Amino acid sequence: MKTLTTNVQKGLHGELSVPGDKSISHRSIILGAISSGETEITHFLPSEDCLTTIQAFQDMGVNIERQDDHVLVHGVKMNGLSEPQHPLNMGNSGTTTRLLLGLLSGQNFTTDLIGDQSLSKRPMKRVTEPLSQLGPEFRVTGNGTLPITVHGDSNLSTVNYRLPVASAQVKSALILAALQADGISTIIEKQQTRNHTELMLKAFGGEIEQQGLTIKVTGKPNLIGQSVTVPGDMSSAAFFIAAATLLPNSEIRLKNVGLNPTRTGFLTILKRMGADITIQNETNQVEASGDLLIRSSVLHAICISSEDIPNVIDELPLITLLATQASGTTKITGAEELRVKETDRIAVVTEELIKLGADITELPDGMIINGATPLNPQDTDRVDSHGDHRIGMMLGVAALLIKGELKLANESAINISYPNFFTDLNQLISAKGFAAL
Ligand SMILES: O=C(O)C1=C[C@@H](OP(=O)(O)O)[C@@H](O)[C@H](O)C1
Ligand SMILES: C=C(OP(=O)(O)O)C(=O)O
Repeated sequence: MKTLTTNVQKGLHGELSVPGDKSISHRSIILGAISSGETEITHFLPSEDCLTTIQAFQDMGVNIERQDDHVLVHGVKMNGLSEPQHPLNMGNSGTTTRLLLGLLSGQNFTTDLIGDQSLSKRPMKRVTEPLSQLGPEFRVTGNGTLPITVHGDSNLSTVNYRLPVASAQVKSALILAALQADGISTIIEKQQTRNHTELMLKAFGGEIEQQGLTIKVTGKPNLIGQSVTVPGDMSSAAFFIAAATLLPNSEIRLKNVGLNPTRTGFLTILKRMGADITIQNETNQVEASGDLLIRSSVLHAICISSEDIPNVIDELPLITLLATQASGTTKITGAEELRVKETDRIAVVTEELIKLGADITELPDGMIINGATPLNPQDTDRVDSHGDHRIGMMLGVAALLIKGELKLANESAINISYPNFFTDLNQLISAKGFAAL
């Protein structure tokens, strides 16, 4: 149980570099492992989910050295992975599981994948069904969830598949399988989702083309290890962007945050709500990045619908909190995917913010939020992450606004994506005066 910092009146100040992007960190290990030569990764995210990916590849015989956020992967090429001696433990990581299901589809061995309680409830048929079309066989439990056994097929056929769900994980699983087939595969997205796999694959020498929602991948490329610098994670930066926006007298700068256009929906939505965010020092290597300057502002309600969702999928719990502080009625729809994340994020966000006095009604695919409501504990001084890192950190931001005491149960969930979250937050709380900008 963690006692949260509450009643912050002087706002947030100073500057901070947020940890590396989780999606890009996972992919740097995967592509590094299946390339020839060495891949050197700088500003890797050393959180539980990304360490799960490292461990899985070490269990398949890949030599990976790590010192804090610096990682060296000694690539073994596509055919150099070896059969693990025990089930691969996916922990809490949906990304590791789904991307590995794609990669293991073309391997000449059998692998068992297991995961924690939360991950073992999440849907995996969305990847095993399309992947089966290429040739591998999957033994999946009745509900289409982990544990799963993959009988890889080293002779994969190409695939032509239209995704029924907007998911970068499903898309990436298919790309990783298609890389092992002879010929060109076509994958058509339902909506544009984060394209980190495509960008990194190109940088490693792969042949992949995107036109609109259609992606064409050429199999059997000669991938060569690269130096990867991981930009700061927009989904982690989002917590400080929200806190600085909500707390009067704040002015912070977040340095080197990833600005890939498939990940900046949170900035767009916040600006639509009236937030004061300026981008500075933008650069574009493989991935775009830049600094963000955020000042407090007064927010108003907006409507968020299905076309907005893929680009802000992980920030929606936080957007719900922001909406409780915005004047008017915010409606979020088309977000049914939130129900199959680490928790049912529609139900859990509603339950926890109502404990603080928010006015939120659940919809099957979203929420209606009436604002602005002062947040204060109603009948309990305890909120709960329910084991979901993003819920835990969102509640850490909510606490800054309340008077009185608030405790967070299951706070260790934040280690999944941001082990130093509370240390970094406290740094911005205790920084004196305005940032030297
Ligand atoms: O590909 C990725 O790295 C991710 C894709 C998203 O999941 P879906 O593909 O299930 O939408 C996102 O929620 C997750 O945090 C990371
Ligand atoms: C949904 C998330 O991750 P994953 O699917 O990798 O568990 C997340 O980080 O919010």
